[in-house]
Amino acid sequence: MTTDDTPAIAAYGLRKAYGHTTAVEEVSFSVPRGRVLGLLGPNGAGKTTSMRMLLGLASIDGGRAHIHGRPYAELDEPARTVGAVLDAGGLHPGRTARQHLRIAASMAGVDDTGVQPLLDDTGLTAAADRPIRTYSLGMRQRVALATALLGDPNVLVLDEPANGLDPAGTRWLRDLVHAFAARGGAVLLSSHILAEVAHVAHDVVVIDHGRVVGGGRVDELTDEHGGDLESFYLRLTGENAGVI
Ligand SMILES: Nc1ncnc2c1ncn2[C@@H]1O[C@H](COP(=O)(O)OP(=O)(O)OP(=O)(O)O)[C@@H](O)[C@H]1O
Repeated sequence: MTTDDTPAIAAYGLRKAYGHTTAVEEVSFSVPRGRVLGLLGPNGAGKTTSMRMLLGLASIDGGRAHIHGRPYAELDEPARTVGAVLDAGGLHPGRTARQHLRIAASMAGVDDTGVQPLLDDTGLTAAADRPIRTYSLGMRQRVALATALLGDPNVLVLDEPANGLDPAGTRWLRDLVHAFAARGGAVLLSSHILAEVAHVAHDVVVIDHGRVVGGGRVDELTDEHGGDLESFYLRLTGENAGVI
């Protein structure tokens, strides 16, 4: 049953192994409506795997992953509930952004009248009828973000959404995420750019070697750690720096 207290996004003791590699072990976090949670951690820490489990894209070996109190697969209207950016490299290179968004709208069962406004909002209108193979990384990232927003979701799961964005794009993304949360949406985003996370997220969870090693409210953590998240983050993960 969903109550007002049910988190929009929740992981309860998530566990995932690939062969002998434990990717995620006992990972728990939650994101209430109206909040932005930053998922931090070194390369290979388990951030993407946790997000993939939330979105039903990776099987779960232990624990539970819920959106509004239910596994993703049990949502009534997943495309209208959750928008995700996982891999901007997964776009078809021969399609234009407009074609990509129209096809994504059709697959999600949503009206494609939203495509042009999204192209405008993401600054892609001038390039909308060029093949995606001619796009820069930041432009592909904008297409991925536009796709995530197509169904007017109330939950966003964004893996490295600022990757490749220029300063104007980063500002635009920050404003978008803030406005989304201010309307009651919940956002889970991963990033390696700690200063950006400090600007955009209300709370953070730090994962290392598949386990949660710390977290808290960004305003409290930055106050406690001399004004930025870096010393907090490095204290938790610094000794283990390097790819797992
Ligand atoms: N499909 C897969 N098959 C085998 N191992 C995998 C697979 N996906 C992830 N892993 C392993 O699981 C661990 C966690 O990877 P994951 O991609 O979740 O990390 P991450 O925190 O997102 O890293 P990054 O910051 O580099 O994107 C790593 O050891 C990785 O090699």
